[in-house]
Amino acid sequence: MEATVTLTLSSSPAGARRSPARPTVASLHLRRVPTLSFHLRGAQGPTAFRALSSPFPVRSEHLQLPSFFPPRPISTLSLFDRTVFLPCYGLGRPQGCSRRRRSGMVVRAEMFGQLTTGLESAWNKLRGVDRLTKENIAEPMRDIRRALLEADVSVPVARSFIESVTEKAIGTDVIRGVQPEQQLVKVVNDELVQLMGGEVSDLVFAKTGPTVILLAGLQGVGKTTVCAKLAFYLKKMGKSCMLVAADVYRPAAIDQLTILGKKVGVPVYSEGTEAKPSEIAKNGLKEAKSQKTDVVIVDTAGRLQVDKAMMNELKEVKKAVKPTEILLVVDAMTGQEAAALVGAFNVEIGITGAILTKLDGDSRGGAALSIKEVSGKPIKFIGRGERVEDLEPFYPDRMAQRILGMGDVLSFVEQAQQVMNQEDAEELQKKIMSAKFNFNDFLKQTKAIAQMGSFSRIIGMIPGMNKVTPAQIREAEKNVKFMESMINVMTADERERPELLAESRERRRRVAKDAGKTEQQVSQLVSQLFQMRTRMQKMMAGMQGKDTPDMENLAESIKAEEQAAMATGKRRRKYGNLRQRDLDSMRGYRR
Ligand SMILES: Nc1nc2c(ncn2[C@@H]2O[C@H](COP(=O)(O)OP(=O)(O)OP(=O)(O)O)[C@@H](O)[C@H]2O)c(=O)[nH]1
Repeated sequence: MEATVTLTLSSSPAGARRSPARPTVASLHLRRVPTLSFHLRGAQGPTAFRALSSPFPVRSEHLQLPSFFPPRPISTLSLFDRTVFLPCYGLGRPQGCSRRRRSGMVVRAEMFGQLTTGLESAWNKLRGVDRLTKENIAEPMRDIRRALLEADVSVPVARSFIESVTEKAIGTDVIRGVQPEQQLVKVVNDELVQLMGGEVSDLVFAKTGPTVILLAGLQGVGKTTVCAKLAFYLKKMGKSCMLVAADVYRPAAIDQLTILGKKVGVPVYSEGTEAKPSEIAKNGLKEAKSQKTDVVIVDTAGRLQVDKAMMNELKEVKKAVKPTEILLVVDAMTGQEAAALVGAFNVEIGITGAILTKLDGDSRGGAALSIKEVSGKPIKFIGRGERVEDLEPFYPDRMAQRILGMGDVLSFVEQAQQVMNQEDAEELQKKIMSAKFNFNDFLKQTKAIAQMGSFSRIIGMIPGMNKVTPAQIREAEKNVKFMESMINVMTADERERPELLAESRERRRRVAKDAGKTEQQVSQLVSQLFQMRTRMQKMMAGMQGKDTPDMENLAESIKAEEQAAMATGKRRRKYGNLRQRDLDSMRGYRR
């Protein structure tokens, strides 16, 4: 289903009253997401969303982003029909982050991290000015230029970007209630989107017969892996695929492709290493036609550098199979060289686009920013990991949001939808509403999150979470593993009904012994589950409109509950570390 929905992020009514200058946050486009509205609850405190208060136009009211975020690090993304609770337990408080930031010690966990930091210093220099002028944006512009060059964007691209931003920023009328720095964020955002190609560039399919995708690229950039990733992606779209092994110089490449083909469940056509690549490709296409395959993906040999033999061979393959798409696979870590390479291949053989791999290992982002501008060819996909699932269409607008530290909510939503099936989501929703969320549900959630990729990758998609340090991410991962180790030794009954553990010290002692943990740690886990129940139930009620979610009140009530829950010594002795309110909620459940 293809639907384009405009979302508006806005602060809660209470937040808007307190800070009328920034009620509107951003508008984003939602594609291929069948759900029309969703709510986002993030962690990390109000300051984390500062970057979001840029002057994007208000279009509709599908998304309400409260200006307050729970002081406790629960991150909840809830679509009306799907809910994902991010197990970010143990992530640090925002104060910790800002302290580090002031001392310049923040380590970014995500791609474009370096550029995001550089841009932030540019906005900071505009604090206190009442309008953008040629004089007062000169220094921020120098910062932006430096940030682009450090991100490995080529000098001419950086220069024309700065010229264009300067011209537009000075020419922008002052908008009431919008800070000049926010105005500049908006101009930079628009220019970044343009720089990266503006619109998303979809794959083109042949009108009749199989679509042929020819993959080219230097050695080791990830072509063979991309073959499998693309096949996996296309299969999810309902297309049948065949892989053709036309890399005859590296014998292991054929085996690698065969193994990957098996993994994603698509046939691999090969003729060993003796035949000519153009012949193999031609015969592969014939075979695909006879099997009525929708898409044929041809893997070709890579060389250490661009040479005549390589280009000639590609030209022959091109002539033999007349591809619908010729995609050059380039390694993001090679920065502006990748952009130059796309240009060179385009001149030589005429390509239709690029696939940028290994973005997960690149914190600079120069290649993503330069390819379109340097070569005139769009990036069609990005690879962000070694797994077959780690290929995504390239959305210039989402990338720009990420560069500006706004996260990528839409990619997060799409990926969450892929790992959560509808029935599970509905079941979970029911359980949350009736306060029956149990340890099995917790495990299901952590499994779904793990399927979406690494913690650092997921967290990078959530607005405001880009300031989470790798150490905090590692800590969160460790916490989840720690919790899982205790859940794994529980009996099926205990997982299903955590009340059994709350009621019985014996059971908690047994779990502690079997998991090699202390009784206090097991008690804490049980206590955390009851706290989660209460919060999730409140949030879900709010999201479903049963009770308008005033996040500030929720935070207050959580705080009050926590204070009230300081168990008396007597209760503590009786129930280990279980808190009063957990016991209360447990009783409520039994009633
Ligand atoms: N981290 C990361 N690694 C990747 C990505 N794509 C590919 N790789 C890894 O890069 C290495 C090389 O990938 P291949 O697919 O063998 O590269 P190739 O271009 O086919 O190599 P040749 O056939 O020698 O030209 C493998 O270890 C892949 O797992 C990515 O997006 N991220």
